[in-house]
Amino acid sequence: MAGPGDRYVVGVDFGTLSGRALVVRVEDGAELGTAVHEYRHGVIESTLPDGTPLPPDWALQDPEDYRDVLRHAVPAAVAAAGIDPARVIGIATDFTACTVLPALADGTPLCEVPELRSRPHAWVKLWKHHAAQPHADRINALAHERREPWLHRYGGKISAEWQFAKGLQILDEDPEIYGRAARFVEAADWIVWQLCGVETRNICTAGYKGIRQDGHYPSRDFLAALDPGFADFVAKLDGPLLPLGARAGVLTAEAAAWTGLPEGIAVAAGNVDAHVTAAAARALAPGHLVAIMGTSTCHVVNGTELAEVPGMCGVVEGGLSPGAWGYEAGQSGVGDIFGWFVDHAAPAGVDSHERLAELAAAQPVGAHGLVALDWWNGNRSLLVNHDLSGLILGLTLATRPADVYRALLESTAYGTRMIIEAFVEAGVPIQELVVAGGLTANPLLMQIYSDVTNRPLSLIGSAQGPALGSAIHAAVAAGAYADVHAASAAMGRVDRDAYRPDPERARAYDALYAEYRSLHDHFGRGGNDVMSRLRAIRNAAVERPVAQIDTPLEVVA
Ligand SMILES: Nc1ncnc2c1ncn2[C@@H]1O[C@H](COP(=O)(O)OP(=O)(O)O)[C@@H](O)[C@H]1O
Ligand SMILES: O=C(CO)[C@H](O)[C@H](O)COP(=O)(O)O
Repeated sequence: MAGPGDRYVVGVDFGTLSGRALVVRVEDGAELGTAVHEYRHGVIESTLPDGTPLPPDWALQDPEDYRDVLRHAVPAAVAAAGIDPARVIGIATDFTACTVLPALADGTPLCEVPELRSRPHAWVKLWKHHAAQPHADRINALAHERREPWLHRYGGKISAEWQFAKGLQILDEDPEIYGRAARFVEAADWIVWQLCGVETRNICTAGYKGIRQDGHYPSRDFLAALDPGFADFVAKLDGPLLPLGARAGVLTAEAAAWTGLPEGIAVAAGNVDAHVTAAAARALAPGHLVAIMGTSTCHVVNGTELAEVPGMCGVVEGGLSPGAWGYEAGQSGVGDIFGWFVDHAAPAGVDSHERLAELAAAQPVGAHGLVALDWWNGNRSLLVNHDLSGLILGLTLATRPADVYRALLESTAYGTRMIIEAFVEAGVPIQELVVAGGLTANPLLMQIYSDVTNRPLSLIGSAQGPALGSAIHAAVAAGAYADVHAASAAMGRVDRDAYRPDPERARAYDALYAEYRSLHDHFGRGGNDVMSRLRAIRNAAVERPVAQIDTPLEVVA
Protein backbone atom coordinates (compact mmCIF):
# COMPACT_ATOMS: atom_id res chain seq x y z
CA MET A 1 0.00 0.00 0.00
CA ALA A 2 1.22 3.47 -0.84
CA GLY A 3 1.58 5.77 2.18
CA PRO A 4 1.31 9.60 2.25
CA GLY A 5 5.03 10.18 3.02
CA ASP A 6 6.37 7.59 0.57
CA ARG A 7 8.78 8.42 -2.25
CA TYR A 8 8.71 6.56 -5.54
CA VAL A 9 10.85 5.88 -8.57
CA VAL A 10 9.94 4.64 -12.04
CA GLY A 11 11.90 1.99 -13.92
CA VAL A 12 11.28 1.50 -17.64
CA ASP A 13 12.47 -1.68 -19.37
CA PHE A 14 12.69 -1.51 -23.18
CA GLY A 15 12.54 -5.13 -24.39
CA THR A 16 12.54 -6.70 -27.84
CA LEU A 17 8.79 -6.37 -28.47
CA SER A 18 7.50 -4.02 -25.80
CA GLY A 19 8.40 -1.59 -23.04
CA ARG A 20 7.33 -2.03 -19.42
CA ALA A 21 7.11 0.66 -16.75
CA LEU A 22 7.15 -0.10 -13.05
CA VAL A 23 6.45 2.18 -10.08
CA VAL A 24 8.52 1.23 -7.05
CA ARG A 25 8.69 2.51 -3.48
CA VAL A 26 12.15 3.84 -2.69
CA GLU A 27 12.32 2.65 0.91
CA ASP A 28 11.76 -1.10 0.34
CA GLY A 29 11.45 -1.77 -3.38
CA ALA A 30 7.74 -2.61 -3.18
CA GLU A 31 6.27 -2.82 -6.69
CA LEU A 32 3.09 -0.76 -6.75
CA GLY A 33 1.98 -0.62 -10.35
CA THR A 34 3.11 -1.71 -13.80
CA ALA A 35 2.05 -1.33 -17.44
CA VAL A 36 3.29 -2.70 -20.75
CA HIS A 37 3.17 -1.02 -24.15
CA GLU A 38 3.74 -3.19 -27.24
CA TYR A 39 5.84 -1.56 -29.97
CA ARG A 40 3.56 -0.75 -32.90
CA HIS A 41 6.17 -1.91 -35.42
CA GLY A 42 7.61 -4.74 -33.29
CA VAL A 43 10.73 -6.08 -34.97
CA ILE A 44 11.04 -4.88 -38.58
CA GLU A 45 12.47 -7.90 -40.42
CA SER A 46 11.23 -8.27 -43.98
CA THR A 47 10.17 -4.80 -45.15
CA LEU A 48 10.34 -1.22 -43.88
CA PRO A 49 6.96 0.30 -42.97
CA ASP A 50 6.82 1.83 -46.49
CA GLY A 51 7.34 -1.58 -48.12
CA THR A 52 11.07 -1.30 -48.91
CA PRO A 53 12.34 -4.91 -48.81
CA LEU A 54 15.07 -5.96 -46.37
CA PRO A 55 17.71 -8.67 -46.97
CA PRO A 56 17.95 -11.78 -44.73
CA ASP A 57 19.17 -11.48 -41.12
CA TRP A 58 18.05 -7.87 -40.72
CA ALA A 59 16.22 -6.72 -37.57
CA LEU A 60 15.26 -3.05 -37.23
CA GLN A 61 13.04 -0.95 -34.97
CA ASP A 62 11.23 2.37 -35.06
CA PRO A 63 12.40 4.84 -32.38
CA GLU A 64 8.95 6.42 -32.22
CA ASP A 65 7.78 3.14 -30.66
CA TYR A 66 10.18 3.82 -27.77
CA ARG A 67 8.75 7.32 -27.18
CA ASP A 68 5.28 5.74 -27.20
CA VAL A 69 6.31 3.59 -24.23
CA LEU A 70 7.06 6.81 -22.32
CA ARG A 71 3.71 8.27 -23.40
CA HIS A 72 1.59 5.22 -22.61
CA ALA A 73 3.25 2.75 -20.25
CA VAL A 74 4.58 5.28 -17.73
CA PRO A 75 1.28 7.11 -17.06
CA ALA A 76 -0.56 3.76 -17.03
CA ALA A 77 1.85 2.35 -14.44
CA VAL A 78 1.47 5.44 -12.27
CA ALA A 79 -2.32 5.16 -12.54
CA ALA A 80 -2.19 1.45 -11.68
CA ALA A 81 -0.05 2.23 -8.64
CA GLY A 82 -2.60 4.80 -7.46
CA ILE A 83 0.14 7.17 -6.32
CA ASP A 84 0.53 10.91 -6.54
CA PRO A 85 3.01 11.45 -9.42
CA ALA A 86 4.40 14.46 -7.54
CA ARG A 87 6.06 11.97 -5.15
CA VAL A 88 8.15 10.38 -7.91
CA ILE A 89 11.77 11.45 -7.46
CA GLY A 90 13.55 9.73 -10.34
CA ILE A 91 13.30 7.66 -13.50
CA ALA A 92 15.74 5.19 -15.04
CA THR A 93 15.63 3.07 -18.17
CA ASP A 94 17.22 -0.09 -19.47
CA PHE A 95 17.37 -1.33 -23.04
CA THR A 96 18.18 -4.30 -25.17
CA ALA A 97 21.71 -3.99 -26.49
CA CYS A 98 23.49 -3.59 -28.79
CA THR A 99 20.47 -1.78 -30.20
CA VAL A 100 21.92 1.22 -31.96
CA LEU A 101 20.91 4.06 -34.25
CA PRO A 102 22.46 6.69 -36.50
CA ALA A 103 21.34 10.21 -35.57
CA LEU A 104 21.87 13.87 -36.38
CA ALA A 105 23.89 15.99 -33.92
CA ASP A 106 20.71 16.91 -32.04
CA GLY A 107 19.68 13.26 -31.56
CA THR A 108 17.11 13.10 -34.38
CA PRO A 109 17.19 9.50 -35.67
CA LEU A 110 18.11 9.44 -39.35
CA CYS A 111 15.01 7.36 -40.10
CA GLU A 112 12.95 10.38 -38.98
CA VAL A 113 14.59 12.61 -41.60
CA PRO A 114 11.88 12.57 -44.32
CA GLU A 115 14.17 11.94 -47.30
CA LEU A 116 15.92 9.06 -45.51
CA ARG A 117 12.88 7.03 -44.40
CA SER A 118 13.25 4.49 -47.22
CA ARG A 119 16.91 3.81 -46.44
CA PRO A 120 17.23 0.64 -44.34
CA HIS A 121 20.52 1.76 -42.78
CA ALA A 122 18.85 4.91 -41.38
CA TRP A 123 16.77 2.81 -38.94
CA VAL A 124 17.55 1.44 -35.48
CA LYS A 125 19.49 -1.82 -35.70
CA LEU A 126 18.10 -4.15 -33.06
CA TRP A 127 20.45 -6.35 -31.02
CA LYS A 128 19.47 -9.37 -33.12
CA HIS A 129 20.27 -7.75 -36.46
CA HIS A 130 22.75 -10.38 -37.67
CA ALA A 131 23.55 -9.12 -41.16
CA ALA A 132 26.88 -7.64 -40.05
CA GLN A 133 28.61 -11.02 -39.64
CA PRO A 134 31.00 -10.41 -42.58
CA HIS A 135 31.96 -7.09 -40.98
CA ALA A 136 32.56 -8.72 -37.60
CA ASP A 137 34.71 -11.30 -39.41
CA ARG A 138 36.82 -8.51 -40.94
CA ILE A 139 37.22 -6.76 -37.58
CA ASN A 140 38.24 -10.00 -35.90
CA ALA A 141 40.70 -11.06 -38.61
CA LEU A 142 42.49 -7.70 -38.54
CA ALA A 143 42.45 -7.47 -34.75
CA HIS A 144 44.06 -10.93 -34.52
CA GLU A 145 46.63 -10.07 -37.16
CA ARG A 146 47.59 -6.85 -35.35
CA ARG A 147 47.28 -8.43 -31.89
CA GLU A 148 44.99 -5.64 -30.75
CA PRO A 149 45.21 -5.49 -26.95
CA TRP A 150 41.45 -5.20 -26.42
CA LEU A 151 40.52 -8.40 -28.24
CA HIS A 152 40.99 -10.66 -25.21
CA ARG A 153 38.59 -8.54 -23.19
CA TYR A 154 35.96 -9.84 -25.63
CA GLY A 155 36.82 -13.51 -25.41
CA GLY A 156 38.91 -13.27 -28.61
CA LYS A 157 36.08 -12.18 -30.93
CA ILE A 158 33.85 -9.16 -31.46
CA SER A 159 30.24 -10.12 -32.15
CA ALA A 160 28.30 -9.22 -35.28
CA GLU A 161 25.71 -7.82 -32.86
CA TRP A 162 28.00 -5.12 -31.47
CA GLN A 163 28.49 -1.46 -32.44
CA PHE A 164 31.64 -1.65 -34.55
CA ALA A 165 30.32 -4.44 -36.81
CA LYS A 166 27.01 -2.62 -37.28
CA GLY A 167 28.77 0.70 -37.95
CA LEU A 168 31.11 -0.85 -40.50
CA GLN A 169 28.14 -2.44 -42.28
CA ILE A 170 26.55 1.00 -42.69
CA LEU A 171 29.76 2.47 -44.09
CA ASP A 172 30.13 -0.43 -46.51
CA GLU A 173 26.56 -0.59 -47.77
CA ASP A 174 25.29 3.01 -47.49
CA PRO A 175 28.19 5.46 -47.15
CA GLU A 176 25.86 8.45 -47.46
CA ILE A 177 23.92 7.39 -44.35
CA TYR A 178 27.22 6.76 -42.58
CA GLY A 179 28.30 10.32 -43.44
CA ARG A 180 24.99 11.86 -42.34
CA ALA A 181 25.24 10.13 -38.94
CA ALA A 182 26.86 12.73 -36.70
CA ARG A 183 26.10 10.40 -33.79
CA PHE A 184 25.94 6.61 -33.57
CA VAL A 185 24.19 5.97 -30.31
CA GLU A 186 22.93 3.01 -28.31
CA ALA A 187 19.16 3.19 -27.84
CA ALA A 188 20.02 2.89 -24.11
CA ASP A 189 21.65 6.34 -24.28
CA TRP A 190 19.29 7.79 -26.86
CA ILE A 191 16.25 7.29 -24.62
CA VAL A 192 18.05 9.06 -21.77
CA TRP A 193 18.80 11.89 -24.21
CA GLN A 194 15.06 12.03 -25.01
CA LEU A 195 14.22 12.21 -21.30
CA CYS A 196 16.69 14.83 -20.13
CA GLY A 197 17.79 16.59 -23.30
CA VAL A 198 21.48 15.86 -22.60
CA GLU A 199 23.59 13.43 -24.61
CA THR A 200 25.53 11.03 -22.39
CA ARG A 201 27.06 7.58 -22.77
CA ASN A 202 27.01 4.85 -20.14
CA ILE A 203 29.99 2.78 -19.13
CA CYS A 204 28.10 -0.49 -19.68
CA THR A 205 27.20 -0.24 -23.37
CA ALA A 206 30.40 1.68 -24.18
CA GLY A 207 32.39 -1.24 -22.78
CA TYR A 208 30.42 -4.32 -23.80
CA LYS A 209 28.81 -3.19 -27.04
CA GLY A 210 31.33 -0.58 -28.11
CA ILE A 211 34.97 -1.50 -27.66
CA ARG A 212 35.95 0.90 -24.89
CA GLN A 213 38.63 -0.50 -22.58
CA ASP A 214 40.98 1.25 -20.14
CA GLY A 215 39.60 4.60 -21.23
CA HIS A 216 40.14 4.08 -24.97
CA TYR A 217 38.32 2.91 -28.06
CA PRO A 218 40.24 1.08 -30.82
CA SER A 219 42.90 3.31 -32.39
CA ARG A 220 42.34 5.47 -35.44
CA ASP A 221 45.10 3.47 -37.06
CA PHE A 222 43.25 0.18 -36.60
CA LEU A 223 39.97 1.63 -37.87
CA ALA A 224 41.68 3.20 -40.91
CA ALA A 225 43.26 -0.17 -41.71
CA LEU A 226 39.77 -1.69 -41.73
CA ASP A 227 38.58 1.00 -44.12
CA PRO A 228 39.98 4.53 -44.48
CA GLY A 229 36.39 5.84 -44.28
CA PHE A 230 36.04 4.22 -40.84
CA ALA A 231 39.03 6.03 -39.29
CA ASP A 232 36.88 8.54 -37.40
CA PHE A 233 34.09 6.22 -36.32
CA VAL A 234 34.89 6.83 -32.64
CA ALA A 235 33.99 10.53 -33.07
CA LYS A 236 30.40 9.39 -33.60
CA LEU A 237 30.45 7.38 -30.35
CA ASP A 238 32.29 9.54 -27.90
CA GLY A 239 30.41 11.57 -25.32
CA PRO A 240 30.37 12.27 -21.60
CA LEU A 241 30.74 8.81 -20.06
CA LEU A 242 28.75 8.05 -16.91
CA PRO A 243 29.03 5.24 -14.36
CA LEU A 244 25.90 3.17 -13.70
CA GLY A 245 23.50 4.83 -11.27
CA ALA A 246 24.84 8.32 -12.10
CA ARG A 247 22.47 11.17 -12.78
CA ALA A 248 22.50 12.02 -16.50
CA GLY A 249 20.28 15.08 -16.07
CA VAL A 250 16.75 16.01 -15.12
CA LEU A 251 13.39 15.38 -16.79
CA THR A 252 12.62 18.02 -19.42
CA ALA A 253 9.26 19.76 -19.71
CA GLU A 254 8.59 17.81 -22.91
CA ALA A 255 9.35 14.42 -21.32
CA ALA A 256 7.35 15.43 -18.24
CA ALA A 257 4.37 16.02 -20.53
CA TRP A 258 4.84 12.59 -22.17
CA THR A 259 5.13 10.69 -18.90
CA GLY A 260 3.00 12.72 -16.48
CA LEU A 261 5.98 12.80 -14.09
CA PRO A 262 7.30 16.02 -12.49
CA GLU A 263 9.67 18.14 -14.56
CA GLY A 264 13.14 18.29 -13.00
CA ILE A 265 13.29 14.84 -11.37
CA ALA A 266 16.51 12.82 -11.72
CA VAL A 267 17.12 10.82 -14.90
CA ALA A 268 19.68 8.03 -14.50
CA ALA A 269 22.43 7.07 -16.96
CA GLY A 270 21.44 4.45 -19.53
CA ASN A 271 21.80 0.76 -18.81
CA VAL A 272 21.23 -2.67 -20.38
CA ASP A 273 18.26 -4.93 -19.61
CA ALA A 274 20.49 -7.80 -18.53
CA HIS A 275 23.03 -5.89 -16.48
CA VAL A 276 20.48 -3.83 -14.60
CA THR A 277 18.79 -7.02 -13.43
CA ALA A 278 21.70 -8.13 -11.25
CA ALA A 279 20.88 -5.29 -8.84
CA ALA A 280 17.22 -6.38 -8.73
CA ALA A 281 18.28 -9.96 -7.91
CA ARG A 282 20.62 -8.80 -5.13
CA ALA A 283 23.43 -10.43 -7.08
CA LEU A 284 26.12 -7.78 -7.25
CA ALA A 285 28.58 -9.61 -4.98
CA PRO A 286 31.36 -11.45 -6.88
CA GLY A 287 30.49 -14.95 -8.11
CA HIS A 288 26.69 -14.57 -8.25
CA LEU A 289 25.91 -15.28 -11.89
CA VAL A 290 22.55 -14.02 -13.08
CA ALA A 291 21.01 -15.64 -16.16
CA ILE A 292 18.35 -13.34 -17.55
CA MET A 293 16.25 -15.76 -19.57
CA GLY A 294 13.72 -14.52 -22.09
CA THR A 295 13.86 -14.20 -25.87
CA SER A 296 17.59 -14.67 -25.41
CA THR A 297 19.71 -15.28 -22.32
CA CYS A 298 22.37 -13.00 -20.94
CA HIS A 299 24.72 -14.19 -18.22
CA VAL A 300 26.29 -11.51 -16.05
CA VAL A 301 28.56 -11.88 -13.05
CA ASN A 302 30.89 -9.65 -11.07
CA GLY A 303 34.46 -10.71 -10.35
CA THR A 304 37.20 -9.21 -8.24
CA GLU A 305 39.99 -9.97 -10.74
CA LEU A 306 40.44 -9.37 -14.44
CA ALA A 307 40.38 -12.68 -16.33
CA GLU A 308 40.25 -13.52 -20.00
CA VAL A 309 37.44 -15.96 -20.72
CA PRO A 310 37.49 -17.43 -24.25
CA GLY A 311 34.17 -16.83 -25.99
CA MET A 312 32.64 -14.49 -23.42
CA CYS A 313 30.97 -11.31 -24.69
CA GLY A 314 33.17 -9.06 -22.61
CA VAL A 315 34.63 -7.96 -19.33
CA VAL A 316 34.24 -4.30 -18.35
CA GLU A 317 35.42 -2.51 -15.25
CA GLY A 318 32.31 -1.14 -13.56
CA GLY A 319 30.19 -2.67 -16.34
CA LEU A 320 27.75 -4.27 -13.92
CA SER A 321 28.25 -2.10 -10.87
CA PRO A 322 30.98 0.31 -9.81
CA GLY A 323 34.05 -1.23 -8.17
CA ALA A 324 34.15 -4.67 -9.81
CA TRP A 325 34.95 -6.36 -13.12
CA GLY A 326 31.63 -7.20 -14.75
CA TYR A 327 31.56 -10.23 -17.07
CA GLU A 328 28.94 -10.94 -19.72
CA ALA A 329 28.20 -13.99 -21.84
CA GLY A 330 25.04 -14.91 -23.69
CA GLN A 331 22.90 -17.16 -25.85
CA SER A 332 21.25 -15.33 -28.75
CA GLY A 333 18.23 -17.60 -28.91
CA VAL A 334 16.45 -19.25 -25.97
CA GLY A 335 12.73 -18.42 -25.52
CA ASP A 336 12.70 -17.60 -29.24
CA ILE A 337 13.64 -21.22 -30.00
CA PHE A 338 10.83 -22.59 -27.82
CA GLY A 339 8.48 -20.02 -29.36
CA TRP A 340 9.55 -21.09 -32.88
CA PHE A 341 8.66 -24.70 -32.07
CA VAL A 342 5.26 -23.80 -30.62
CA ASP A 343 4.40 -21.45 -33.49
CA HIS A 344 5.86 -23.23 -36.50
CA ALA A 345 6.48 -26.88 -35.74
CA ALA A 346 4.10 -28.22 -33.09
CA PRO A 347 0.84 -29.60 -34.50
CA ALA A 348 -2.58 -28.35 -33.37
CA GLY A 349 -3.59 -29.76 -30.01
CA VAL A 350 -0.07 -29.63 -28.55
CA ASP A 351 0.88 -26.15 -29.73
CA SER A 352 1.27 -24.43 -26.37
CA HIS A 353 4.23 -24.19 -23.98
CA GLU A 354 2.06 -25.45 -21.15
CA ARG A 355 0.83 -28.60 -22.94
CA LEU A 356 4.25 -29.47 -24.36
CA ALA A 357 5.91 -28.92 -20.97
CA GLU A 358 3.32 -31.12 -19.27
CA LEU A 359 3.97 -33.99 -21.72
CA ALA A 360 7.74 -33.49 -21.67
CA ALA A 361 7.88 -33.42 -17.85
CA ALA A 362 6.56 -36.99 -17.71
CA GLN A 363 9.67 -38.39 -19.46
CA PRO A 364 12.79 -39.79 -17.79
CA VAL A 365 16.01 -37.99 -18.81
CA GLY A 366 17.23 -39.26 -22.18
CA ALA A 367 14.04 -41.17 -23.04
CA HIS A 368 13.48 -39.13 -26.20
CA GLY A 369 16.86 -40.19 -27.60
CA LEU A 370 17.60 -36.68 -28.84
CA VAL A 371 20.25 -34.03 -28.50
CA ALA A 372 19.96 -30.58 -30.08
CA LEU A 373 22.31 -27.67 -30.76
CA ASP A 374 20.65 -24.43 -29.61
CA TRP A 375 21.83 -22.23 -32.47
CA TRP A 376 18.53 -21.18 -34.05
CA ASN A 377 19.66 -17.55 -33.71
CA GLY A 378 23.38 -18.20 -34.12
CA ASN A 379 25.82 -18.62 -31.25
CA ARG A 380 26.87 -15.65 -29.13
CA SER A 381 28.93 -17.51 -26.50
CA LEU A 382 31.23 -19.33 -26.71
CA LEU A 383 31.59 -19.49 -30.50
CA VAL A 384 30.59 -15.91 -31.42
CA ASN A 385 29.28 -16.92 -34.83
CA HIS A 386 25.87 -15.93 -36.12
CA ASP A 387 26.17 -18.05 -39.27
CA LEU A 388 25.71 -21.16 -37.13
CA SER A 389 22.24 -22.71 -37.08
CA GLY A 390 20.17 -25.27 -35.20
CA LEU A 391 20.40 -29.04 -35.21
CA ILE A 392 18.29 -31.87 -33.77
CA LEU A 393 19.94 -35.28 -33.77
CA GLY A 394 18.29 -38.63 -33.06
CA LEU A 395 14.89 -38.14 -34.73
CA THR A 396 13.01 -41.35 -35.50
CA LEU A 397 9.48 -42.26 -36.57
CA ALA A 398 8.69 -42.60 -32.86
CA THR A 399 9.68 -38.99 -32.06
CA ARG A 400 6.77 -36.87 -30.80
CA PRO A 401 6.44 -33.07 -30.47
CA ALA A 402 7.00 -33.08 -26.69
CA ASP A 403 10.26 -35.02 -27.22
CA VAL A 404 11.58 -32.30 -29.49
CA TYR A 405 10.34 -29.55 -27.16
CA ARG A 406 12.16 -31.14 -24.24
CA ALA A 407 15.33 -31.58 -26.32
CA LEU A 408 15.20 -27.87 -27.21
CA LEU A 409 14.82 -26.84 -23.54
CA GLU A 410 17.77 -29.10 -22.68
CA SER A 411 19.94 -27.78 -25.50
CA THR A 412 19.79 -24.27 -24.05
CA ALA A 413 20.67 -25.62 -20.61
CA TYR A 414 23.75 -27.33 -22.11
CA GLY A 415 24.68 -23.99 -23.69
CA THR A 416 24.48 -22.32 -20.28
CA ARG A 417 26.59 -25.11 -18.74
CA MET A 418 29.28 -24.51 -21.40
CA ILE A 419 29.33 -20.84 -20.40
CA ILE A 420 29.55 -21.55 -16.66
CA GLU A 421 32.40 -24.01 -17.23
CA ALA A 422 34.24 -21.49 -19.41
CA PHE A 423 34.08 -18.91 -16.60
CA VAL A 424 35.24 -21.35 -13.94
CA GLU A 425 38.07 -22.73 -16.11
CA ALA A 426 39.29 -19.18 -16.79
CA GLY A 427 39.40 -18.33 -13.08
CA VAL A 428 36.10 -16.52 -12.58
CA PRO A 429 34.47 -18.38 -9.67
CA ILE A 430 30.72 -18.99 -9.88
CA GLN A 431 29.17 -19.54 -6.46
CA GLU A 432 25.51 -19.09 -7.19
CA LEU A 433 23.27 -19.32 -10.23
CA VAL A 434 20.34 -16.87 -10.10
CA VAL A 435 17.68 -16.91 -12.82
CA ALA A 436 15.57 -13.93 -13.84
CA GLY A 437 13.27 -13.18 -16.76
CA GLY A 438 10.06 -14.47 -18.27
CA LEU A 439 11.26 -18.08 -18.56
CA THR A 440 11.35 -18.49 -14.76
CA ALA A 441 7.62 -19.17 -15.19
CA ASN A 442 8.39 -22.58 -16.78
CA PRO A 443 9.11 -24.98 -13.84
CA LEU A 444 10.22 -27.83 -16.12
CA LEU A 445 12.80 -25.57 -17.73
CA MET A 446 14.07 -24.40 -14.33
CA GLN A 447 14.42 -27.99 -13.06
CA ILE A 448 16.26 -28.99 -16.24
CA TYR A 449 18.73 -26.11 -15.74
CA SER A 450 19.31 -27.17 -12.14
CA ASP A 451 19.84 -30.83 -13.17
CA VAL A 452 22.02 -30.07 -16.21
CA THR A 453 24.29 -27.68 -14.29
CA ASN A 454 24.08 -29.78 -11.11
CA ARG A 455 23.64 -26.60 -9.10
CA PRO A 456 20.82 -25.17 -6.99
CA LEU A 457 18.95 -22.41 -8.77
CA SER A 458 17.92 -19.20 -7.04
CA LEU A 459 15.14 -17.15 -8.61
CA ILE A 460 14.80 -13.40 -8.66
CA GLY A 461 11.85 -12.40 -6.44
CA SER A 462 10.29 -10.17 -9.09
CA ALA A 463 8.47 -10.80 -12.35
CA GLN A 464 9.79 -7.43 -13.57
CA GLY A 465 13.53 -7.87 -12.98
CA PRO A 466 14.89 -5.32 -15.46
CA ALA A 467 12.28 -2.67 -14.58
CA LEU A 468 12.98 -3.18 -10.86
CA GLY A 469 16.71 -2.96 -11.57
CA SER A 470 16.12 0.33 -13.38
CA ALA A 471 14.04 1.61 -10.47
CA ILE A 472 16.99 0.81 -8.17
CA HIS A 473 19.29 2.87 -10.41
CA ALA A 474 16.71 5.68 -10.45
CA ALA A 475 16.79 5.74 -6.63
CA VAL A 476 20.57 6.08 -6.68
CA ALA A 477 20.49 8.80 -9.35
CA ALA A 478 17.93 10.67 -7.22
CA GLY A 479 20.28 10.51 -4.22
CA ALA A 480 18.08 8.22 -2.08
CA TYR A 481 20.96 5.72 -1.65
CA ALA A 482 24.71 6.21 -1.57
CA ASP A 483 25.35 3.65 -4.30
CA VAL A 484 23.85 0.80 -6.33
CA HIS A 485 25.00 -1.81 -3.80
CA ALA A 486 23.07 -0.16 -0.96
CA ALA A 487 19.98 0.34 -3.13
CA SER A 488 20.13 -3.27 -4.35
CA ALA A 489 20.29 -4.58 -0.77
CA ALA A 490 17.26 -2.50 0.24
CA MET A 491 15.13 -2.81 -2.90
CA GLY A 492 16.18 -6.11 -4.60
CA ARG A 493 14.68 -9.59 -4.00
CA VAL A 494 15.85 -13.17 -4.43
CA ASP A 495 14.40 -16.58 -3.55
CA ARG A 496 17.51 -18.64 -2.72
CA ASP A 497 17.80 -22.29 -3.89
CA ALA A 498 14.28 -22.42 -5.29
CA TYR A 499 15.24 -25.49 -7.38
CA ARG A 500 17.72 -28.21 -6.36
CA PRO A 501 19.39 -30.76 -8.66
CA ASP A 502 18.41 -34.41 -8.48
CA PRO A 503 21.66 -36.48 -8.37
CA GLU A 504 20.36 -39.24 -10.64
CA ARG A 505 19.05 -36.86 -13.28
CA ALA A 506 22.25 -34.82 -13.05
CA ARG A 507 24.30 -37.99 -13.78
CA ALA A 508 22.08 -38.86 -16.74
CA TYR A 509 22.54 -35.35 -18.08
CA ASP A 510 26.32 -35.62 -17.80
CA ALA A 511 26.22 -38.27 -20.53
CA LEU A 512 23.95 -36.20 -22.80
CA TYR A 513 26.02 -33.07 -22.19
CA ALA A 514 29.13 -34.96 -23.36
CA GLU A 515 27.30 -35.63 -26.64
CA TYR A 516 26.26 -31.97 -26.88
CA ARG A 517 29.88 -30.88 -26.36
CA SER A 518 31.17 -33.13 -29.07
CA LEU A 519 28.51 -31.93 -31.56
CA HIS A 520 29.19 -28.34 -30.46
CA ASP A 521 32.88 -28.67 -31.27
CA HIS A 522 32.32 -30.62 -34.46
CA PHE A 523 29.90 -28.12 -36.03
CA GLY A 524 31.15 -25.01 -34.29
CA ARG A 525 34.92 -25.39 -34.20
CA GLY A 526 35.78 -26.47 -37.70
CA GLY A 527 35.00 -30.23 -37.70
CA ASN A 528 32.40 -29.57 -40.38
CA ASP A 529 31.50 -26.09 -41.67
CA VAL A 530 28.29 -27.29 -43.27
CA MET A 531 26.23 -24.67 -41.38
CA SER A 532 28.21 -21.80 -42.91
CA ARG A 533 27.94 -23.38 -46.34
CA LEU A 534 24.18 -23.78 -45.98
CA ARG A 535 23.93 -20.12 -44.94
CA ALA A 536 25.89 -19.05 -48.03
CA ILE A 537 23.69 -21.21 -50.29
CA ARG A 538 20.57 -19.71 -48.69
CA ASN A 539 21.85 -16.15 -49.09
CA ALA A 540 22.69 -16.70 -52.75
CA ALA A 541 19.26 -18.24 -53.35
CA VAL A 542 17.23 -15.51 -51.71
CA GLU A 543 19.26 -12.74 -53.28
CA ARG A 544 18.57 -14.12 -56.77
CA PRO A 545 15.22 -13.17 -58.34
CA VAL A 546 13.04 -16.28 -58.76
CA ALA A 547 13.18 -15.96 -62.57
CA GLN A 548 16.94 -16.44 -62.51
CA ILE A 549 16.86 -19.71 -60.60
CA ASP A 550 18.11 -22.40 -62.95
CA THR A 551 15.09 -24.67 -63.19
CA PRO A 552 15.88 -27.62 -65.44
CA LEU A 553 12.65 -27.18 -67.41
CA GLU A 554 13.47 -29.84 -69.95
CA VAL A 555 13.89 -32.37 -67.14
CA VAL A 556 10.59 -31.30 -65.54
CA ALA A 557 8.88 -31.59 -68.91
N1 LIG B 1 6.02 -21.08 -20.80
C1 LIG B 1 7.03 -20.83 -21.62
N2 LIG B 1 8.04 -21.72 -21.73
C2 LIG B 1 9.08 -21.50 -22.55
N3 LIG B 1 9.22 -20.38 -23.31
C3 LIG B 1 8.26 -19.46 -23.25
C4 LIG B 1 7.11 -19.63 -22.40
N4 LIG B 1 6.33 -18.54 -22.54
C5 LIG B 1 6.96 -17.72 -23.43
N5 LIG B 1 8.10 -18.28 -23.87
C6 LIG B 1 9.11 -17.67 -24.77
O1 LIG B 1 9.81 -16.70 -23.97
C7 LIG B 1 10.12 -15.52 -24.73
C8 LIG B 1 9.59 -14.28 -24.01
O2 LIG B 1 10.29 -14.10 -22.81
P1 LIG B 1 10.16 -12.75 -21.98
O3 LIG B 1 11.08 -12.84 -20.83
O4 LIG B 1 8.72 -12.53 -21.68
O5 LIG B 1 10.55 -11.64 -23.05
P2 LIG B 1 11.83 -10.69 -23.27
O6 LIG B 1 13.04 -11.52 -23.45
O7 LIG B 1 11.48 -9.96 -24.55
O8 LIG B 1 11.90 -9.82 -22.08
C9 LIG B 1 9.48 -15.72 -26.08
O9 LIG B 1 10.54 -16.06 -26.96
C10 LIG B 1 8.51 -16.91 -25.91
O10 LIG B 1 8.48 -17.70 -27.07
O1 LIG C 1 22.45 -8.69 -25.43
C1 LIG C 1 21.68 -8.50 -24.55
C2 LIG C 1 22.09 -7.67 -23.42
O2 LIG C 1 23.48 -7.47 -23.44
C3 LIG C 1 20.28 -9.07 -24.63
O3 LIG C 1 20.30 -10.37 -25.11
C4 LIG C 1 19.46 -8.30 -25.54
O4 LIG C 1 19.40 -7.04 -24.97
C5 LIG C 1 18.03 -8.89 -25.69
O5 LIG C 1 17.44 -9.17 -24.46
P1 LIG C 1 16.01 -9.92 -24.31
O6 LIG C 1 16.20 -11.35 -24.72
O7 LIG C 1 15.69 -9.81 -22.84
O8 LIG C 1 15.03 -9.19 -25.18
